[in-house]
Amino acid sequence: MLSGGESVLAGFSGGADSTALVCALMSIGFKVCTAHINHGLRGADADFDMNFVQNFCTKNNIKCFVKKADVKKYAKEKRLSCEEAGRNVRYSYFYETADICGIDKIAVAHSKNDSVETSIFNFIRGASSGGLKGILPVNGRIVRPLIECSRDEIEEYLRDKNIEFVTDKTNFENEYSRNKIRNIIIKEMQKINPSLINTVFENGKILGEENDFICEYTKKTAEKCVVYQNSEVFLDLNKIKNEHVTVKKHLVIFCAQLIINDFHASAKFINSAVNLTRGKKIYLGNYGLTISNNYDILRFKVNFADDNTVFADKNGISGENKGFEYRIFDGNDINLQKIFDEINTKFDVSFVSFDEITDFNSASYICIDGIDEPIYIRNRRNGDKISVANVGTKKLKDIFIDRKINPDERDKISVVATDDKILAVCGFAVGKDFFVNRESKRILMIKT
Ligand SMILES: Nc1ncnc2c1ncn2[C@@H]1O[C@H](COP(=O)(O)OP(=O)(O)OP(=O)(O)O)[C@@H](O)[C@H]1O
Repeated sequence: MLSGGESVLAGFSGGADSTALVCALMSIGFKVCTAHINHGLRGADADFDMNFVQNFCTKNNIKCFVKKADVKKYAKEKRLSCEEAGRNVRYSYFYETADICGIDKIAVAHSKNDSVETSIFNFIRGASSGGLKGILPVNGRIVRPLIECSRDEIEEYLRDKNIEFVTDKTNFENEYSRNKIRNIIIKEMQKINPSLINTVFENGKILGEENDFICEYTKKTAEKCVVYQNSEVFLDLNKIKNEHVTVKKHLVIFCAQLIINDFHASAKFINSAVNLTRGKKIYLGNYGLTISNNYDILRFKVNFADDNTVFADKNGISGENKGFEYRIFDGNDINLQKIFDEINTKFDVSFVSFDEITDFNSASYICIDGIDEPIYIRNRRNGDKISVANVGTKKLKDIFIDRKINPDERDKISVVATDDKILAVCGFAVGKDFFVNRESKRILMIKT
């Protein structure tokens, strides 16, 4: 992880873990610099933490790099959750600082508990062994020296040495899944297995090794049976007839990952792909992925199926209104212009033909064929649900929680709905019955 004499830049938030990290590294003789990001998200609390970090470093004669960032703005621009945006900003700053200063390694203070929380979070979301292995101790220049230490041990160390640190109050709020896992789920699980943290952590290591092995084997096997061509991937099933089904499943994931960043699918979907018979195809809505079997060659394609079916959009959202509702369609052949004039200042809504669509990411496209009742653009309401391809009915609340959208932001998101059905959540999902395809006669385009 770290060799004697290497210089280290520690990500220092001021919290217990990173304070212990900085102290521990110094105590065993490493030359440490620190970097702190003020995400600008927690007002005075964030300024307090920044001051704490700066004072701590001054007192201990540590070089400290600080950056104030507008993470909210960055998240909006990049269409990311604030958590993801914060992470991007943090790591870019760490790399940038380490490069400028010629620092060898970047240390962050993830603990054993963080790793276990990640495994459990991924398990809940249906991850396979790759997602259950937890947080990597070393990932390129990033090292995690405290990964084998539990949170209790870290706190004990700080208490023993009488070291002060700051506490992020938002860690105790249970709105986000991550905190719910930490503050509620793990505590309940520990009632059944008091050494849960160690058990899951050690198990994660074994799963990680198994996963590394199978991934390596899959990569080697892919050399003889996978072809990437014009943004499509082809997997020759005849060449892997004798492989174990686990290898076949990993090959399906491998192929999808060649064309989709951060691809994850349910075990059920991967099974269906492996067992796809000739002439059949399956779709994965949230990625717009089609897998078809043409004479025992699996073909992986994004966005357009053979019949040009599109399954979902992924564009971001904005919108200034809280508590809004606009009727955009009255169920008949209406004078769209009249209605749209009223709302076009807020939303860009129009009918388009399939051929006019060039970029499925820049707007939501909804097929409203067969709908003869009024359609509204409105904000979310309690109990709203949408029927998502391959997933089934999903609460909007759960979609927003999964995507880590703050409750405040959720009210600004546009929902397209009739009186009793959600057709789309702009920027997040199109209901499975409202995907557009070449046959669609009435396609609503909504830019929010
Ligand atoms: N504001 C910050 N400034 C500097 N370093 C930070 C800051 N926040 C977090 N870090 C560093 O990143 C580590 C992980 O932080 P945290 O667990 O909050 O992030 P995460 O989003 O769960 O993890 P990751 O950033 O690896 O995805 C901390 O222990 C610390 O070393």
